[in-house]
Amino acid sequence: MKLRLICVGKLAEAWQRQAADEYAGRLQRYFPLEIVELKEEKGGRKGDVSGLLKREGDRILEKVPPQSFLLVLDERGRQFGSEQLAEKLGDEMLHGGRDWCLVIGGPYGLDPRLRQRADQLLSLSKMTFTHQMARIFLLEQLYRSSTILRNEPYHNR
Ligand SMILES: C[S@@+](CC[C@H](N)C(=O)[O-])C[C@H]1O[C@@H](n2cnc3c(N)ncnc32)[C@H](O)[C@@H]1O
Repeated sequence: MKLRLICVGKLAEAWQRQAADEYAGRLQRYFPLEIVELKEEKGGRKGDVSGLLKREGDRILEKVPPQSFLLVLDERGRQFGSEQLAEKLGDEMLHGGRDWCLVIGGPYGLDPRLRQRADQLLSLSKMTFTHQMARIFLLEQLYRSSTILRNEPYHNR
C-alpha cells in the first residue's frame, strides 16, 4: 500500500523542511511515500479566492489517482485519535487494498470539489494551522500510526 501526499505550497523555512523530512523519512520505513508539492496560485489578496481555489483544485484533482482512498485535510472534518487513525490504516492494509492519497490545501484552503470527492475529511484539530504545520503534524501522525500497527514503543500508550 502506497501513500501519496499532495500539498499546495512550499515549506519556505529550513526548520519546516527539516521537520517534514525527518517524519517523511521515518514514515518511508513503513510505506512507500510520494510527496507531490504544487505551486500556490497567485491573486488571493485581490479577492478572487474562488477562482484561485478552482484553478488549484483542477491541478490537485489531476494528481489524485482514480482508485485511491482520498483523505482531505480540513479542520471541519472528523477528528481521529492516533490509535483510531492507526486502526483505519491497518484496516485499509488488510481489507481495502487501496493506496491512500492525502491532500493539504494552501493558504486559502481547498476547492469544495475536493471535499465532495473525499472518502474522508480529516481534521487534526478544530484550530486552523498553516499548511506547513499541517504537513508536519500529518506526517508525524502517520509515522505514529505505523509504529502503533507494529507495536513499536514510540507511542508509549
Ligand atoms: C491555512 S489552512 C487554510 C485555511 C482556510 N481558511 C480554510 O478555511 O480551509 C491550509 C490548509 O492546511 C490544512 N489544515 C490547516 N489546519 C488544519 C486542521 N486543523 N486540520 C486539518 N487540516 C488542516 C487544510 O488542508 C487547509 O486547507
